[in-house]
Amino acid sequence: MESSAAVRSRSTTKYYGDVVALDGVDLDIPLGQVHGLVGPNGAGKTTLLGLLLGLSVADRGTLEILGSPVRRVLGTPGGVSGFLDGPGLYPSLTARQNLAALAALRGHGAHVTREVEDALEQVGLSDVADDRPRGFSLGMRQRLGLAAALLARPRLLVLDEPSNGLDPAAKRHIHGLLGELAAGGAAVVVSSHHMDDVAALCSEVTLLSNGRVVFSGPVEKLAAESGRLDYRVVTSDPAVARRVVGETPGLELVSAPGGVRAEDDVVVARGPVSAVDELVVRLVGAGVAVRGLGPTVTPLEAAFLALTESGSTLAPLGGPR
Ligand SMILES: Nc1ncnc2c1ncn2[C@@H]1O[C@H](COP(=O)(O)OP(=O)(O)OP(=O)(O)O)[C@@H](O)[C@H]1O
Repeated sequence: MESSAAVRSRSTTKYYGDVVALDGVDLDIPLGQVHGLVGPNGAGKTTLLGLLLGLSVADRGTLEILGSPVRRVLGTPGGVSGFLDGPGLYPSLTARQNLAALAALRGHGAHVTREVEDALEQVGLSDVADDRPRGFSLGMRQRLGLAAALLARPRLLVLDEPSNGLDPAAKRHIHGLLGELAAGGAAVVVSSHHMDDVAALCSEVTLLSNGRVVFSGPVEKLAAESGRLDYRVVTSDPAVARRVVGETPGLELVSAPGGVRAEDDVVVARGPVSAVDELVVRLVGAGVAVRGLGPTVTPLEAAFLALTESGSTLAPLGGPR
């Protein structure tokens, strides 16, 4: 029977010398979804993607990809494609020649021309197919790399920061393409530092911190972990607003908010949304007009900060804490 799991990882552990890059990672990624991998710098995202692509091997644990156990040898497992740190391209060949060379290497048969043209069209590069990638922008190189990965018709597509360098229209196009792949039954695993991209693209997300999984599940469930958010409140009378925030049960006045530019007319209040509702009622009752109100970061970003503690402490470079 064919497995419906794209990735099944149990206690996967990876060391680089003394550094524990992955520390007992348990992870299940089913086919048919775009799965986001997020976490602070050095959390282990690239290391995990490298294991999925067969670019390195785990030191401990078991890893199954597309239903088959990964052996402790290097090499991309069958049915998997993707790239880390930007795609490997031949700078002196045109975009079309790059793809044709790859297709030939992979032993594509008589339909190679059609497949190359389809891949170029899918990523929106047909118009520049005869240009060389050395003149391409970062976003164009990313798209050509994606075309190369698509040529392999992957059942598991692994991409490191695929939205890097893409303008908003290209990003939308590529997100749509990845969504279609997942709808067609493939699994797409993407790493990202951009929570808005994750929210737009992924149905499920895994949050890594210090080489460990601190959350894995639906994106909405992660957003719900945000708890108390900071709200930026713009009013007609900030002095009174500060006092009212202090008097509202469940709310706390944030005097030095992170990520919010200091503005005289802005007050930042921390608490649950029910307390913020009460604040608005009290402000209006006190004759203070509320001109603007909203969280300082999205619920997804807030959950990320809360679960990784990145909001207060930067992980030291070079190794997990
Ligand atoms: N080749 C390597 N040699 C030694 N240490 C490494 C190597 N690759 C990664 N590490 C270490 O392993 C840990 C995890 O790194 P990794 O690159 O997987 O994190 P990441 O989540 O992808 O980070 P970033 O968001 O900055 O790309 C870090 O402490 C890093 O310094």
